[in-house]
Amino acid sequence: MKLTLKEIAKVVHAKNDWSVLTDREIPKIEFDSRLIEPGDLFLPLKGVRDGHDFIPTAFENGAFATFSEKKVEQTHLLVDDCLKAFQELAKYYLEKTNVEVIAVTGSNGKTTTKDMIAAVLSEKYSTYKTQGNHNNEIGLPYTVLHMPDNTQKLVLEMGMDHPGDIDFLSNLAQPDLAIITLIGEAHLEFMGNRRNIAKGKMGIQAGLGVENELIAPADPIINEFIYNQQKITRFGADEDIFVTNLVEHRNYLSFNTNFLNVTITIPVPGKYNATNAMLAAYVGFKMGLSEKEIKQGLEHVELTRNRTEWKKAANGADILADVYNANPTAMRLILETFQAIEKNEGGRKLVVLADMLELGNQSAELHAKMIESLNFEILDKVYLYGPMMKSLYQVANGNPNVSYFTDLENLSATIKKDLQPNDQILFKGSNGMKLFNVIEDLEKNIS
Ligand SMILES: N#Cc1c(NC(=O)c2cc(S(=O)(=O)N3CCOCC3)c(Cl)cc2Cl)sc2c1CCN(Cc1ccc(O)cc1)C2
Repeated sequence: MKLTLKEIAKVVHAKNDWSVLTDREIPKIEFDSRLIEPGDLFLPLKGVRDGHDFIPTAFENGAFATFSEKKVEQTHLLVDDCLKAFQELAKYYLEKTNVEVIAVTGSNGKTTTKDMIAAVLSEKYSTYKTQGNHNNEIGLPYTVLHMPDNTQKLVLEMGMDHPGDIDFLSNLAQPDLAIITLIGEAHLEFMGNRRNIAKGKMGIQAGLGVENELIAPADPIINEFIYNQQKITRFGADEDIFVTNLVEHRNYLSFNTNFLNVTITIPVPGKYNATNAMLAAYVGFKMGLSEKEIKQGLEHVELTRNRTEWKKAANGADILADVYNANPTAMRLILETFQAIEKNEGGRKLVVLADMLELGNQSAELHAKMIESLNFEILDKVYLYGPMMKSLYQVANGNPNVSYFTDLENLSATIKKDLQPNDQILFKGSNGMKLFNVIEDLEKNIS
């Protein structure tokens, strides 16, 4: 990141006297104190705990300064709202670096499409993209402020939990090109219905200049929400841009499009991926890449592993596996999301929580604190796994729907026995707890 502490203080209107601050460049900004390295700036956010509690830890890890909403003894930038300051700084940084921004949203496929667009543009430009699930009001500014110096193209994924989320992210990012992949295929969560999802996604017009372009599905559900005079390119059969000659092979696809003269091959199966790849090819085409560069970019795409997505158990039950960010806040957020989704007809809601690793001397307290995020009016069963989750089990006060496991085999066998076809089950915990082994087992065979 090419910003000095004094410049940052000025941009965020720090309330303390920043004229004494140095012109020293800040390597990066982190909100997880465990990621702080010497010279960094710490950003205390209100997660399950108030990030201000971790300012000492950040300085033990080498932080040079910290944002803060209250006076502290350490070198700090005093602001009213740390998150707002962070977002304001990201918006400033985008303007300062003048990087070209491509924004991608959609109910599913947005992560794959983001990965494919980045793969194509990387053939010609220095390109950076959203990492993991950093697609919300914290993750997007984090992505902006973590892009390498001299990045030319920035591919930003925009996630939506609530109405207005996308408008906010679009106003922050001011995209030069925007893509909406699909509308309302996933669970409706906090949005209510497909029309609201369409309206929410169309919020991507908020920061899109009228001289820029929106690429959107032919689905008429979005038509009533077009309010910007920008150019709109619709995709789908016989629309402005579309796939032709799609051939599905066991683990790759080949297809043509109506705007290129080459056959594209992508190293992934699934018809929907042809559409995602076609969108990426079109972005490359609009940004002046040759057909050869587009073809090569898509042939070498690296897809983000294990996206937070819905899977199916062999018996038909719905599995939500969230393998990202095993920290207390992420666990709370995914529990809120999971509990907000309606149960399947005649089905139950089950949750599997495994240890969050590397939480140091606060670990037992932070695991126990998850009790505040469990709504036993909604959840039918809670399975806890790992030595730290014992702290949560102990505060569950013998609730008959809460069980505790110390070994993976026993956990897996119990879930296989309990899980019913109409159930929904959430898995959340650090990768090191190997819950993906249980998930793979459920996907393969339930008996
Ligand atoms: N609450 C809390 C904590 C963290 N929360 C987060 O990193 C965090 C993650 C998320 S997130 O949901 O993971 N995420 C961020 C990126 O975009 C996608 C969504 C969010 Cl939205 C907000 C926060 Cl504040 S990280 C962290 C804690 C509390 C403990 N910390 C380590 C620690 C342990 C012991 C100590 O003595 C000192 C520090 C690490």
